[in-house]
Amino acid sequence: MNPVKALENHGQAIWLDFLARGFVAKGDLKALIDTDGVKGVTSNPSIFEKAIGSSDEYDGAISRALKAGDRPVADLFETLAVEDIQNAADVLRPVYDHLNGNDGFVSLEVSPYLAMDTKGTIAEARRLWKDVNRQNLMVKVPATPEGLPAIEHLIGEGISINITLLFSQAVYREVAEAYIAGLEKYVAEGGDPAPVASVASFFVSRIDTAVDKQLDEKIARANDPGERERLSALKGKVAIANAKLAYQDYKRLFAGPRWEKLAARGAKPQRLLWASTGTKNKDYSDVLYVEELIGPNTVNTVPPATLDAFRDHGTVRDSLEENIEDARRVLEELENSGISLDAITAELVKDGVKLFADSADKLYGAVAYKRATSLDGGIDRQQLALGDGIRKAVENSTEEWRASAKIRRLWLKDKSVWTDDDENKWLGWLNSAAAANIADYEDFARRVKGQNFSDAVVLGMGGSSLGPEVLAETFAKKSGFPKLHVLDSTDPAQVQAMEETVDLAHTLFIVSSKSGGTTEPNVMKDYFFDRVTETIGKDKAGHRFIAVTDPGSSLEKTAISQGFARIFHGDPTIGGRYSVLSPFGLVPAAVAGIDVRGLITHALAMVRSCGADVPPHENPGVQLGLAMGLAGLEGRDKVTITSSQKIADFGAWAEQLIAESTGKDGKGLIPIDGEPLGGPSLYGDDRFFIDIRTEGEDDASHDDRLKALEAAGHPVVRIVMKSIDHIGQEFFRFEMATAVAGAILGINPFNQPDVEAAKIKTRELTGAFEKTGSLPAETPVVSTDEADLFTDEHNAAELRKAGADGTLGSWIKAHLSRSDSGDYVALLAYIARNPGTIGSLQKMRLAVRDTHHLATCAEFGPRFLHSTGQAYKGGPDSGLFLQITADDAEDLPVPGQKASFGIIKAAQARGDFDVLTERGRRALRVHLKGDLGSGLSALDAAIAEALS
Ligand SMILES: O=C(CO)[C@@H](O)[C@H](O)[C@H](O)[C@H](O)COP(=O)(O)O
Ligand SMILES: O=C[C@H](O)COP(=O)(O)O
Repeated sequence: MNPVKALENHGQAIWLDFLARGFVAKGDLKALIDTDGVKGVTSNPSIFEKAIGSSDEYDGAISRALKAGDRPVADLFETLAVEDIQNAADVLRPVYDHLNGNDGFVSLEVSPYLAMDTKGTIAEARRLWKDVNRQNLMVKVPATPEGLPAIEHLIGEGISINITLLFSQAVYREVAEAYIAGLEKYVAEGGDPAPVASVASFFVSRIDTAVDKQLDEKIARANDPGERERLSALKGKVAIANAKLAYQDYKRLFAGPRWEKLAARGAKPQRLLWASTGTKNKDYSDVLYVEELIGPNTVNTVPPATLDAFRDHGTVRDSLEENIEDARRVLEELENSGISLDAITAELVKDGVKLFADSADKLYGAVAYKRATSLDGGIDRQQLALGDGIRKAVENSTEEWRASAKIRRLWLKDKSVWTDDDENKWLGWLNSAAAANIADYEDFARRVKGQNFSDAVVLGMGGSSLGPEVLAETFAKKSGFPKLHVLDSTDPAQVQAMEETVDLAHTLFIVSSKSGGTTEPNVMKDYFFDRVTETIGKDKAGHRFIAVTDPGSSLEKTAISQGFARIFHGDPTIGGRYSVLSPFGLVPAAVAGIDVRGLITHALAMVRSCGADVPPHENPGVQLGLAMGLAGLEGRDKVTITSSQKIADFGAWAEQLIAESTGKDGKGLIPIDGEPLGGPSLYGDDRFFIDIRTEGEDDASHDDRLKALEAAGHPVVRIVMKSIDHIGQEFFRFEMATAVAGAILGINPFNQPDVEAAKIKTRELTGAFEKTGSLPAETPVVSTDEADLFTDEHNAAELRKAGADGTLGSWIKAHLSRSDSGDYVALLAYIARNPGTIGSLQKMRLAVRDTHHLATCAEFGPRFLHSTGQAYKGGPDSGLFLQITADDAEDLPVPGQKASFGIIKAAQARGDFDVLTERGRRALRVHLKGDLGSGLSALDAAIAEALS
């Protein structure tokens, strides 16, 4: 007789420790049931990893599943696994029926990531039980300390459970107790225990592998031949002895009055199942762990090779209860030889969890890859060309992040991923796209459309304005909707220019401030509220304003008292710079008629790609973040972003995110936006390039430059968006990458200590103005025809030492001469931002870059204070700052307060400058005299002279 089939005559059920889609579909499982009497199937993460991860057998199913809608990687895997388990369960159903529900089971394991999480295990086991929806399913739960209460709980709900990763007799007794206690509870609550089944999967071969290793070490050290012989005799014996003794416990535990009471109600004993029964040591028989463990009411789950071997040459005898005293002696001798089986089994549980988690990582990585490929362009492409050094560092960190489950911990809001500060309180952005109330935005958009607004203006700063600005610059005006503008300045000319651009009587103002307490949005609101009141009357003015703010803010109170048309609440667990996929970006999008549903749908595709279930090597946000962070640690801390024409403004948003998040504690990344690419000789080795464009925006000369930079050893990341509609993907990719880079840099990416410092200084200055009617006097270090120059004593002394005398050019020259390789030069201009002034600053910065080969920034105040300003003050001390201020041609009053826009802007510039110099930064302020145009030309000429 077929020895496998013969096992049933000895009361042992043979199960197959293997599963794959084709294997069931082609009838192979059915054949084994018929020929070998196979009565069950077990699966585990390693088995699924081999089936799904290492073959293309599932590719068609993955594509089909995704056609019904994109979904997270874990869901995608689960869909496949549940189908496989259902198919196997259906093939085994006749066995189950024939044996009256006593056998014919298929097992599906809960995620190994939950092995230390009782609640998570219970929830997932319940879900799997419901989703598979087959009576002959067993859900597998590990015998970890956290798994044990889950087992009792689940059995108590009538769910059949296979307890896995069981190595020790003591833990086995706890498992049996959990089963019995669970059944008692189930019965007490009126449940019928008859259909509830359970097996305790006692692992065998792994014990020998671990014990033999320790025995071999002792044998190698033993001098006495007798001792060596005694130790050698234990090799390959311990696992079987351990299992045999567990079986003796089984007989005792499932007998006696307590058990009989349950049995009388129809309860089935929890059978011992021998798992890990494939032989690992080639010196042992390949059927060792089958032949030696045959006994009634047991199960042995074997891999296909062991099944084939046993069918070929297995012999069957009642071995399980042979020589029980020998088994005890083997374990005693092991203990006497100084090897602790308890310690080994405790380690094996931990290792087992880790091995399954490793398999799950591989499996999820493979599914993530297949998902991305199947979505075919649905996910924007990202290619990292990092050069050997950074590539290796990224590979090492990728493995470190995987092994320490950092991406899952990040999603679980574990602040120890960063600095253990308060990072856990600032992670609302992870879920903001999923939480968006799309129907409400759509409804609001319809209302806006109905009102025939010509314009809509966002009044906000930094995080509250730069996301909307990207949307305003990237998307064309939608017919029937207002044109979206953003005002983020206290410069009187810029405020005035906005007023002239829009039709006040038909403009909707979106006042955006998370805190509600930021000076700029408040004064901009005061100004425009006054102007709208003058234009359409006091009663109607409020109808032209909406607020986006966090609940309970002072802005909310003002909005209520001034009768704003609508208040949208932000999420207080999202910092401004991470808020674009929350109401701070989505309200302006809806107002402008941008398809919010589409924006969110695309963003969610990237959220899924960066999910907790996507291991670091396949996770685009993690990969980009590791690359940015590790390059930064190696001195390539100037993240140089080139954005193509269609998404030209993206860099301004990314800049605020990267700079404000990472630039602190003397560390950080300095984003460089708006520098057109030059040849390799123009750059130092402090650069990290990110090129982002939409598909089809090809620019051969730009591409050649990128290639040349890559060839010259600069790290280059290329991101190609399918279209501008994918902008949400990039918002999320960069948010995740920045959070990850922050972890690598060892900072809290969610605070902004140095932005606060400048705000305090500014408040002191405007406070003084309110009291005295003027800002505190200041004395220039030098006054020329074109400009007054200011700096602190230390900087002035250094500059004089470097040759600064009575001319503007000499001071600029001295200032630039203080730079070193790896430094950056930032022009910080508190002037109106418009194409003309942008052009002037660009010319100056490029002259500096092309001569000194330094990274350059061209920023406008006060907007950069809420963006890169944090890194300039708190980041690495590699910045050389040239602050530019000017006389305002015309000032504008702010209703209800003494300080005008011009005064506030001046106070902001001085507050900013004071903090820079207090921090010992190299800073020089040039206050241009006369009209702005000639002032800028004079400065340009002075810079040119200084560089010549
Ligand atoms: O736990 C069960 C069955 O309940 C099995 O699927 C179990 O996971 C496997 O037998 C083992 O993982 C296989 O272990 P090994 O042969 O790799 O040591
Ligand atoms: O980036 C955020 C800015 O500092 C503005 O803050 P806020 O939204 O609280 O006004």
